[in-house]
Amino acid sequence: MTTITSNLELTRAALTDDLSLVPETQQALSAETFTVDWEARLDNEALDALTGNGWVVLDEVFSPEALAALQEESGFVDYRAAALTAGIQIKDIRGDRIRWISQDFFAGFYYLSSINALAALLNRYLFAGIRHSEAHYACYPIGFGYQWHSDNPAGRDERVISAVFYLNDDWTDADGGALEVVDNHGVHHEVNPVANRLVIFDSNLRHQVQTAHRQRYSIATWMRRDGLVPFVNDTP
Ligand SMILES: O=C(O)CCC(=O)C(=O)O
Ligand SMILES: [Fe+2]
Repeated sequence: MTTITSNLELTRAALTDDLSLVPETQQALSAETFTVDWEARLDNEALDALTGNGWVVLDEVFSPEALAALQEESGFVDYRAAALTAGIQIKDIRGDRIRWISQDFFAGFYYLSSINALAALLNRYLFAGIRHSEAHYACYPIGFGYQWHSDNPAGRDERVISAVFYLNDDWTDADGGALEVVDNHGVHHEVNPVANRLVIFDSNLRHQVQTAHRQRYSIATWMRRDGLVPFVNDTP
């Protein structure tokens, strides 16, 4: 069992240079913890789904340690503990929260590095032209979703590929909050936001998040063709 530390403690730790304040579970993290054999995961079938249908779902993406660290950092674990111990209304604990991932994050930053390795592969395989990735932790409170949209506002095309990583243990249909995607052929799909699942899709596809009946945690990620800093290293 991975030791769970409080999210607040972790956030404070992320802002300090004093390693003694950084929880040991986070100190032990390294980029290696987040290594994914993207080449194996993006086999021909997955690539065909992405290019043909416009989207693909990958399950059991990261190691259990990496997943736990991301859950910890997102506050998912915190929320569970708070709901169990204090019996406080969940919506009173957190509102709609978004936190952009920067170098100040431990797990999130390694996650983004791994996503950049995926982006480099998409550049090689699909000439995707990705130069930069961005991601934020997101938390949908009970009763909230996200209406139909594409990730590129009208007239824009900087976002090439969207990828949403989910952090929710034990999510069931009754919890709502499915991601609904309309694929390249006009077919609707519903995907539950279950832990360790990564949904990768063309940023121009229309999608929505159905109303969540349970607090819903994710990392919304975009691979972009612009970027002041070419973040993606294209050399294999
Ligand atoms: O969390 C999801 O399933 C999708 C989120 C989304 O569409 C977005 O943030 O643009
Ligand atoms: Fe979206």
